[in-house]
Amino acid sequence: MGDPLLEVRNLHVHFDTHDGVAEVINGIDFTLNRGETAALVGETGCGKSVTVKAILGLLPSARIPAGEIVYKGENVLDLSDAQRHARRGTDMSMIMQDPMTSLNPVLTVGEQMLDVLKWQGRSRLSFTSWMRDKLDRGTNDAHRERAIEMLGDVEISAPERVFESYPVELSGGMRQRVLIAIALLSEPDLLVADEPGTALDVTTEAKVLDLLDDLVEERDTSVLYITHDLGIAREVSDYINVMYAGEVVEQAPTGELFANPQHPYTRGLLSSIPSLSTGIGSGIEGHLPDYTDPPTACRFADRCPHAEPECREFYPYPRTTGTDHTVACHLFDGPPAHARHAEGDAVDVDIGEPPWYDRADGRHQSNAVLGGESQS
Ligand SMILES: Nc1ncnc2c1ncn2[C@@H]1O[C@H](COP(=O)(O)OP(=O)(O)OP(=O)(O)O)[C@@H](O)[C@H]1O
Ligand code: NI
Repeated sequence: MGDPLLEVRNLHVHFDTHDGVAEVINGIDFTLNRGETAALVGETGCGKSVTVKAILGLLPSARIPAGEIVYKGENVLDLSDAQRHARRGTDMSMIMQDPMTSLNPVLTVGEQMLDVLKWQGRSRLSFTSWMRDKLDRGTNDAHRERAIEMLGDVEISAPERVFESYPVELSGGMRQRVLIAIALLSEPDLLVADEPGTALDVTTEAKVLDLLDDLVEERDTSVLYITHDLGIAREVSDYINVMYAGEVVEQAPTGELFANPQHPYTRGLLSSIPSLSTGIGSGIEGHLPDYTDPPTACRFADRCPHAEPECREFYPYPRTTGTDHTVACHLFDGPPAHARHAEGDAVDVDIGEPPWYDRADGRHQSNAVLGGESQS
């Protein structure tokens, strides 16, 4: 067991929409240990960004009817906006999906970096401290030096020039490096990276991800990594949480998840990674349910090749199937992973064994043979 930095417990997030209440996040649980990288993986619209925005306190229009977000032992949902804002500046940083919208186009890279250094950790603007900073050349020079050093750390070859540049003057890869530099400037304990490579071409993406990996390793930063790509999650993370339609359907350490994928959705995601599949059965048919009228039992049942009538009737509470491995599917037996499901409201149903079950060693065939599944 690691040392938890962030624990999300039974989190629910709802939005009021003109079609009714959208129950987007439906009771998710996961833990990020200090010094580790945990991934949230799932297809577009499954609620990854909503989850991280809830953690960072960036969801003014949402309702959080239940749940806890425990950061360093304290439920941040109990804090005031000002307190959360203060923590966001120092403790938590974020790298967004699209570097163009998260950089301010009218400020130079340097101005944006100096802003971070000046205002980190300050919840409210104080005119006297602002004046003091303006007048304090020593501080400004030190901040400038620190910012340029950080640009060097993200392997930007002409840091002084980039410091003076506007975002529009930089390539996509450079902008993403600048964002990483800005995110790491405040030396956060938690870095949230929401698909940091998506806007880039594959080669640049790989370089940026490698760089990020090295930087957080050196600094012992804990990372919550958001991606739709299980292959990327495998490269960057120690622990993977697979999300489907606002629920965590499977979670395990990365090695275990790939050695022993259990949830039909996880297996579907795996089979859509070209390098890991035999080419048969790529991807998963169908689409996400409507969040204003979601299935009450298994949210994946309509797309699941193994669904039985019981799956549409009884909620598949997450169960523990191995060391640190949980899966929310009736194909598997195991004690409820969360105490709230142990009380008796969780119905155990028997829909048989997973069709890919390998009796010989009591485990499940690895993803290497996933493609064969759709043939048999
Ligand atoms: N402010 C909001 N009001 C209403 N619905 C919202 C709001 N924000 C997000 N949603 C809905 O929540 C669902 C999950 O969105 P989210 O952005 O978390 O998906 P995601 O998993 O991050 O997808 P992507 O990979 O495309 O970024 C979507 O159906 C989205 O429309
Ligand atoms: Ni997103």
